[in-house]
Amino acid sequence: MSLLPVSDALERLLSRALPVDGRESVPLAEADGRVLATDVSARLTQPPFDASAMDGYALRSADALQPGAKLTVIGTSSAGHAFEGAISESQAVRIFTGAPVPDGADSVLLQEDALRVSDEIETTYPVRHNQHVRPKGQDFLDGETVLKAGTVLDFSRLTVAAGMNHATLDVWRKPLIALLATGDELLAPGSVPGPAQIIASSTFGIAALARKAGAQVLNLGIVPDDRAAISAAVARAQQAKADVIVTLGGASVGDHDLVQSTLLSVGMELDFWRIAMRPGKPLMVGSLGATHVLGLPGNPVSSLVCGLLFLEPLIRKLAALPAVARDTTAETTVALRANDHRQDYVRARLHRTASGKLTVEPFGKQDSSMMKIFAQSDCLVVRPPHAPELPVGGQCPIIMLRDLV
Ligand SMILES: Nc1nc2c(c(=O)[nH]1)N[C@H]1C(S)=C(S)[C@@H](COP(=O)(O)OP(=O)(O)OC[C@H]3O[C@@H](n4cnc5c(N)ncnc54)[C@H](O)[C@@H]3O)O[C@H]1N2
Ligand code: MOO
Repeated sequence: MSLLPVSDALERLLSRALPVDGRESVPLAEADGRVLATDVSARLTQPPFDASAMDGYALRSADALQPGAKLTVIGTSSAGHAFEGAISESQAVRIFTGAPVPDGADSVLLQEDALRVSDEIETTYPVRHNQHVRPKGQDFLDGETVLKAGTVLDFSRLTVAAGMNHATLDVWRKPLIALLATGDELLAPGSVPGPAQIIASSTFGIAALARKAGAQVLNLGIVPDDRAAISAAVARAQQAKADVIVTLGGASVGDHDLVQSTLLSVGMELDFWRIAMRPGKPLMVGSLGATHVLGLPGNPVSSLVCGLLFLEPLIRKLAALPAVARDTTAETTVALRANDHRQDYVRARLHRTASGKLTVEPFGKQDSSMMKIFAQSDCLVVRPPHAPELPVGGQCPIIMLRDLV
């Protein structure tokens, strides 16, 4: 049986995936992580007036080029409350950060550089023209395009969007991922399992991964190993206009592995099945009309590894988000044996030494049903097909599962 190399499989999957069409307007508070569908221009000029950058005194620099100048304080300008008049020769206005600089003034003297007695100040430091003044429009001008379509919104971009006076933003809609777990043995968490039953777990990991990747998730629940039930769930996914149908389990060759044959019977076009990887060999990819179909293997670690390697990049491409770079290298603390023809993703712990070096320690047992070890892992060590033995201290490629704390 020939197995497709991982890189070919990913390329084939992504080559057919186009960013979803369809945009929506979302309030700023819900826009973090979303992708702008349009350019965003300023609806006002910022700052809207020449503003003070410091607490101090607004004055004419010509009056105070040298220390020792004496000026009369004729009023106050604070943020939100402008001084209405204008200042003339030898006059100053008490001013606070963010307040409009009064007409006639061109500079601000720090209050630390003034001696004040009653309504008089004496300067103790030379004043330069325009010092501590933020000119009107220094940040952006009314009508200026600040954020381009395709920008991924985050904390700094949301801030400038709000500053430009946008309460909502037009973003691309999230791809919709319909998720269904198959298997007569499966029960929802919190149930009391019978003698041959287990808890359906990977749904929760895949849903979390999909949401984090930028998708909206429609959970179709647990479906028995029954063609009619699987077809009905697939029909629900199609009615909901899912961009991707993700199945969990039933992907292999057993008598109860009905996912592929059922999908074929309702019109799925099979792109490929079975990948040269461990875990995750039975991964299946196809399309049902415009809907992508991803059949993930049932073993929880296999589902999650395939989710990370295939579903996340697919979602990000559909969502017009850039790919996540999770790969780096680390030094192995254990000799790694020579690999066979399947690319291996070895669950491992990662350490950072005092000198900042990353070292990796694979778990001894790697069965793809073992959720506990996967939860304790920080990374996957990638062992390419036919990789030779790697001695202790050798550098190996790794995929980070989460940030190292
Ligand atoms: N004769 C062969 N048998 C198997 C092969 C093969 O090539 N030839 N491949 C093996 C590999 S590798 C994998 S991986 C599994 C995957 O098979 P399926 O996708 O058909 O998965 P199931 O049989 O449905 O389930 C496998 C295992 O995982 C449990 N499971 C299923 N769904 C869930 C879920 N949502 N949450 C938690 N656990 C789940 C299920 O109870 C089984 O224990 O096939 C090998 N067999
Ligand atoms: O490929 Mo399976 O996922 O080895 O257990």
